Parts: sequence; C-alpha cells; structure tokens
Amino acid sequence: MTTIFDKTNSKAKGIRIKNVSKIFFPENDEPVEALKPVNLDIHPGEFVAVIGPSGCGKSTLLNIVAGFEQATAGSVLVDGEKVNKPDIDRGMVFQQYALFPWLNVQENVEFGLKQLNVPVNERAEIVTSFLKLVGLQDFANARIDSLSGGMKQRVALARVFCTNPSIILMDEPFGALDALTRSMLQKELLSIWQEYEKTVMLITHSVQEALVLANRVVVITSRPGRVKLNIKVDLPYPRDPKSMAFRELESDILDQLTDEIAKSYGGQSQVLMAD
Ligand SMILES: Nc1ncnc2c1ncn2[C@@H]1O[C@H](COP(=O)(O)OP(=O)(O)OP(=O)(O)O)[C@@H](O)[C@H]1O
Repeated sequence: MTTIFDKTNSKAKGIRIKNVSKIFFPENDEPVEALKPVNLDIHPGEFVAVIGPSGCGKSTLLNIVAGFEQATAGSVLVDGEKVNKPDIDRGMVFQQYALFPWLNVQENVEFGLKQLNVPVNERAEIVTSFLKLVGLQDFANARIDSLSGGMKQRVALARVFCTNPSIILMDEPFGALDALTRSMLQKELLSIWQEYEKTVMLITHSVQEALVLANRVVVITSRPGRVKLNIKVDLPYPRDPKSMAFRELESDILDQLTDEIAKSYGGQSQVLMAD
C-alpha cells in the first residue's frame, strides 16, 4: 500500500507485563485491589485472548498496557520500552466504539492519520481501502448515529487498523453485537491480523470467541486478578467450534473459569492460588 505501511512502526512488537499490580483508591470508599502481580509475555505477532470472571481486572490490565492507567507497581514494556502514556502505535478498540459523533464515517477513520500528519492524498487512499475492507465503502459520508452497532464497530476497526499500529488492544469489541455480526467481524479481524501481522491482546467473556481467534488463551483468576493459566491454541484456522479438539479445549477452559467465578461468588475470592 502507501508509505505509512512501509514505516518501521508496521512491524509487530512484543509486550512484556512484569509484576504489574494495581490498587484503586476511590475517594470515599475502601481501596480496591484489582490486580495482584501479573506477569505475561506476548510475543510479536501473537494473538492473545484474556478471559476471566467479571471484575477480575481484565480491563484494568488492558488499560495499563494501553497507557491509559498507571500500574501501582511493576511495568509494561513494548519492545523493551516502558509504557507510561497512550501511543497511536498501540491501537485500542472498545466495546462501545468510542467514535466521534460529530464526524462522519470517513472523518472518523481518517482521524488518526491526520494526527500522524499523513499527506492528504495518502490519507484518502488508505481510508478508501480500509472502508472497503470492512464493507463500508458506500457509507463514507454517513453520520455515526445513522449506523447500526455492527457498522459502528467496523468504523472503529477501520480507524485503528488504518494507522498501522504494531499492537492492537481490544476490550470486548464484539460483546454488544448480535451473533451473526459478531462472527462476521471476527472473520474480518482474523484476516486483517493474518495479512498485516499485528500483535493482538483481546479481552473477551466468550471462551468460544477466544478459541476461534487466538494463538493463546490466558485465564485470569477472580479479583485480585493474576494469571491462572496460559493455554496455547494450536488448532489450524479457520477454527471449527464443532470439532472435537475445539470442544475439548473449550470445556477445559470453561471448567477453570467456572472455578474462578465460583470463588468470586462464594466469598472465597481471597483464596490464593499457586502460580
Ligand atoms: N477507577 C476505578 N476506581 C475504583 N475501582 C475501580 C476502578 N476501575 C476499576 N475498578 C475496580 O477494579 C476491579 C477490576 O475492574 P475491571 O473493570 O478491570 O474488571 P474486568 O475484569 O474488566 O470486569 P468486566 O469483565 O466485568 O468488564 C473491579 O472491582 C472494579 O470495580
């Protein structure tokens, strides 16, 4: 494609999460220990799905990797460099799209490219090609509030992908969508990841989604969250959720998750688990 896709930032980068813990200190409430020391290495080009009980600290961890939130202790390194603020090279996709309602589809997608000072002609070319990739080429001038949830999420994906970040961070990006749209967008995400070789960290509540998409699934304990299990997923793409190998893995992970969820509901969330 064009020059932005030739720059050095187009190569996938590794993420090292080193002893990251987080305690929130709300003004009028007790401190909340969200993360116990978390250690996790995500290799360049890997697609890692993070799953765990509600409230275990997944979004907190992702926000620390994004640079939106600071760790109480420990650090996050991207290709050896410490993260302490957001960077356009770590693109974030949220569940609730986070689009600018006063800009149309094209302007939303173009936003990051303007921030990167990409020349006008090049911007137009990149935006057109990514709108096409997510099937929105006929909606360039549409207002955001005229789009369905699935279309908004396509805009959000195009906006992040078109700046060619090395790392894509996703916080339940498909959680609010119907099953069909979700499955279509998962396929689009997979094909973009395979074509452009990004490093992806995806938060999800769905074991099936994790297994359809990821090379590795990381299970987080009940709060305070830390890594309970690292499961390599060696199944070939495209993955078939009905296959025996898929269903066995799904059932193993569900068992582990159910244990953690039971802990958070059974008042035993303080029970420590061996690493
Ligand atoms: N800004 C904050 N101030 C105080 N507590 C917070 C703050 N942000 C998160 N928490 C608390 O930290 C814990 C972890 O929250 P987090 O949103 O990271 O969990 P999660 O695993 O992403 O949850 P879910 O799956 O339900 O989205 C929760 O108990 C939450 O209430």
